[in-house]
Amino acid sequence: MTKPLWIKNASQLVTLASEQQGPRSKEAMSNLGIIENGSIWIENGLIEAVATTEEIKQRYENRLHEAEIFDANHLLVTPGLVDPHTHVVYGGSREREFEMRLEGATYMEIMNAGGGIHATARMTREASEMELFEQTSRRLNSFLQHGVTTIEGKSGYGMDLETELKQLRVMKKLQKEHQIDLVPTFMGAHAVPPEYRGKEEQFVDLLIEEMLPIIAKEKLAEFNDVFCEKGVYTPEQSERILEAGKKYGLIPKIHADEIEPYRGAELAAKVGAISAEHLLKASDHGIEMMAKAGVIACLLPATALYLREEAAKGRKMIDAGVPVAISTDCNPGSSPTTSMPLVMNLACITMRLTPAEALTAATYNAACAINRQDVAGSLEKGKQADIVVWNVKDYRELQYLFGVNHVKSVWKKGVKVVSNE
Ligand SMILES: N=CN[C@@H](CCC(=O)O)C(=O)O
Ligand SMILES: [Zn+2]
Repeated sequence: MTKPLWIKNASQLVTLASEQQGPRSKEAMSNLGIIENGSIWIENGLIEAVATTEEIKQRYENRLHEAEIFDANHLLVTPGLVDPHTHVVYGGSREREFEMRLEGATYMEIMNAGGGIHATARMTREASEMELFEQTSRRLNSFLQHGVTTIEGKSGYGMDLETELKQLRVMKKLQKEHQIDLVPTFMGAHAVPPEYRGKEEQFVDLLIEEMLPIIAKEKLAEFNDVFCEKGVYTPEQSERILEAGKKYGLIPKIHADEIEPYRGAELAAKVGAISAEHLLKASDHGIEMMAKAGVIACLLPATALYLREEAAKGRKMIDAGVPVAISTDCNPGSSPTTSMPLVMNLACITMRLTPAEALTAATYNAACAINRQDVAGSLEKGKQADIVVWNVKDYRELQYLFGVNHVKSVWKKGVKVVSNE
């Protein structure tokens, strides 16, 4: 039994607690459940009570002497941030492509010429499991430094069985050995491997008949994702892959309508995807269908900025009743960042989310997008004590004072993992 932990004197304790279950949309995204001068009592890594400092003091009067006490000193306290979309396991880097894009090449031109995802696939195939483990581990440390305590990670830089398994096994090892919670997604359909150009259907067959059964048998993934995009996988091929994954218990996710409108949002609703990603070019009809089906829009404003594209219509989606989550999309090509605070800021500036909506999108709704809403995303009794103390007093300052890492301390399951004091 570890000592109880008491975090007291938060200027604002942003709990995001709510009676409502499931992803939040419309006005519900603005209810942060703030407790002024708040306090949290933690036992064995789990939240036991959330209330004002005075209430907790009275309730635990007889046990205060045995607790470890952290005085937040009138600073902001929030749940650990959740990043529901990353490609964090990869080899090599692509800084030359960054220059090429500044010189005028587009993301798809680079990819079709054998760069982009293909370049990272080559470097990931060459990297040993140990190298991938170490490189990814460093990135996960950086996520923690930015207040992120749970992330999703995708395979997809192999697109052959061996390398896809290597990426997923690295994630499995990291789940055991790294403090961050890492939720695995299989994304064998991230690009069409060069050897299958013009024979896409054969690759889809291989993915369905050979890769999915092994991944399911070894329990290496919870979600199944597809890059549904013109020149990559068609909506029909994407549907086949996602429906096949469902038979193995893998929940569908879709990279949809990123570069061109391609009925990706519509497909997400049709297959009952938990989330649809990017959506820069999603149609109004697709947005409407997502709202009806309750598909979470996982928006990636750092990627849009990095590719110098117009951001997704986040404001419009929330107003239309789509629950919105946000993410770094951490990857070596279109968004090499681990900063969710930056993403919250961009969500406000480029998609006109309010600071409260951006915080909901980076915590509770993000947890819903990876099925972790029962353990993460809000500060409520029984949930993991994943907590961030920030060097600001008001939650709006997180988005307002941009480009600065305001993290002071981070706890993961009640254990302090970052201390910038
Ligand atoms: N768009 C497809 N996949 C990734 C990018 C991967 C890469 O460029 O390496 C994304 O979500 O942005
Ligand atoms: Zn992605």
